[in-house]
Amino acid sequence: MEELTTLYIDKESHKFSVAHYTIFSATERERLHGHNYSVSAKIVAPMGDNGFAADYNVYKTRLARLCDELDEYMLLAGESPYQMISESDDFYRVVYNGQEMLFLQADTLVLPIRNATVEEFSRYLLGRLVEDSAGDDLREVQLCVASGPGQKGCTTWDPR
Ligand SMILES: Nc1nc2c(c(=O)[nH]1)N=C([C@H](O)[C@H](O)COP(=O)(O)OP(=O)(O)OP(=O)(O)O)CN2
Repeated sequence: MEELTTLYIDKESHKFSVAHYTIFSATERERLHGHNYSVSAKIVAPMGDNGFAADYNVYKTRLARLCDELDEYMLLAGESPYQMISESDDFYRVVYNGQEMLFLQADTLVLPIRNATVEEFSRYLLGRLVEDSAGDDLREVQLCVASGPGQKGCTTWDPR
């Protein structure tokens, strides 16, 4: 029977401060606002004979890089069924429920997500972490994104 172990990475430094709005329906969304989102991960890997599974510094570095990529941007959901995003000069032009919004492209990231929610951020970041870890011998990875204390969304990758 393979011996597995679980590594938890929950560093205060793994955070990204961004602006966003959550879309609740075709006609209802939040106003633009921001959060300091925090990111944590659970990694299940085989235990080696020397009592070592996987170097968590490798995953700390990868998570920090992913947080830095998003930090201090306006995040738009590029795959939302309710808003259309196009480029207009230096701006992204967003049309939602008959409203037009312009965001400087230099300040904005359009992510391959359906909504700017903790659950979609966790799905996106998990996909990036699993991609970055493609050569590693992992059994399960869960990544969580919290928008504040006591509220988070998590996504799990389990190829078993
Ligand atoms: N399933 C989800 N529901 C909501 C999300 C989300 O990402 N997934 N996000 C929001 C909003 O971003 C909203 O701004 C969160 O508001 P709130 O909970 O008030 O955030 P606070 O940090 O202010 O928490 P407090 O409990 O008010 O201190 C809404 N829903």
